[in-house]
Amino acid sequence: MLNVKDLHKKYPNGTHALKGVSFDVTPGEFLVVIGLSGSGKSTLLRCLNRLHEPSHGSISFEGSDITHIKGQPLRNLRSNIGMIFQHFNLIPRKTVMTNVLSGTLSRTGVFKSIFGIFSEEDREKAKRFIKIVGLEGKENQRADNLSGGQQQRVAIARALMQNPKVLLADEPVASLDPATSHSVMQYLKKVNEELGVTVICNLHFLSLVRQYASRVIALKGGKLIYEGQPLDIDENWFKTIYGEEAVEVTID
Ligand SMILES: Nc1ncnc2c1ncn2[C@@H]1O[C@H](COP(=O)(O)OP(=O)(O)OP(=O)(O)O)[C@@H](O)[C@H]1O
Repeated sequence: MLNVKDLHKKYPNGTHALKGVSFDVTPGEFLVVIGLSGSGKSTLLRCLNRLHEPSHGSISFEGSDITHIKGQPLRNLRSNIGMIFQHFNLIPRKTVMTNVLSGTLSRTGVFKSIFGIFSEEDREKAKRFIKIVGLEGKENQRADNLSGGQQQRVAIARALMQNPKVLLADEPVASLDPATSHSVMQYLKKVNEELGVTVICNLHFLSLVRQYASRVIALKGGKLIYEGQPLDIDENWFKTIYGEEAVEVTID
């Protein structure tokens, strides 16, 4: 579904954030990307939906080269590959419903969305996704009145409005407490299993990785150093990925 070959990303300031990363993603996977802070995880995700343009190498999505696409092909790609972020990026003073409906923006157009002109079909669809993320009954609550975990679930529902085939989750639980982190991960897993959306997610805690990932890749200094099953990350691999001094912290 996604084929990444010899991917490099050099930022204008000279930072070489990705140094020849290659891997494939198959439909239906729950792929987790791990690695120390600064290893290139966010850069990698942002190259996949072309928020960043790679400096070298190639990315193909469903057989088409997307490495340098622009204009309409890029807009099509962005609706196929949705994204959620660590800080949710909701419109705080708007309701859950309006936030979720704003996920249709690229199809609806800015004018219609400013005036709240959404079709009945979009509203039904938004209700369905709000229900899938467990927020039924909260449609008319303001986003900034919700807990962090609930806000991230609104962000998931908003991303689903574009019917994405892939959902990128850039450290989706990094701002949340342990119990809430599990809840958000469970909803991501539900979206993966019940809707068949392929998930690619950056995570810091290995205990979450073991519980939710179907496959893991690890980055170190911009290079891919591990690709395999979460349960195969033993003590030795842990130290290789995170360094000799690292101690595993579990999240219950
Ligand atoms: N916009 C940018 N301009 C210049 N350098 C950047 C930019 N974004 C990231 N970097 C640098 O690229 C490297 C990789 O950063 P990236 O954010 O991809 O890592 P990460 O593994 O996601 O880290 P974290 O877990 O802290 O989010 C780091 O050295 C970072 O400082």
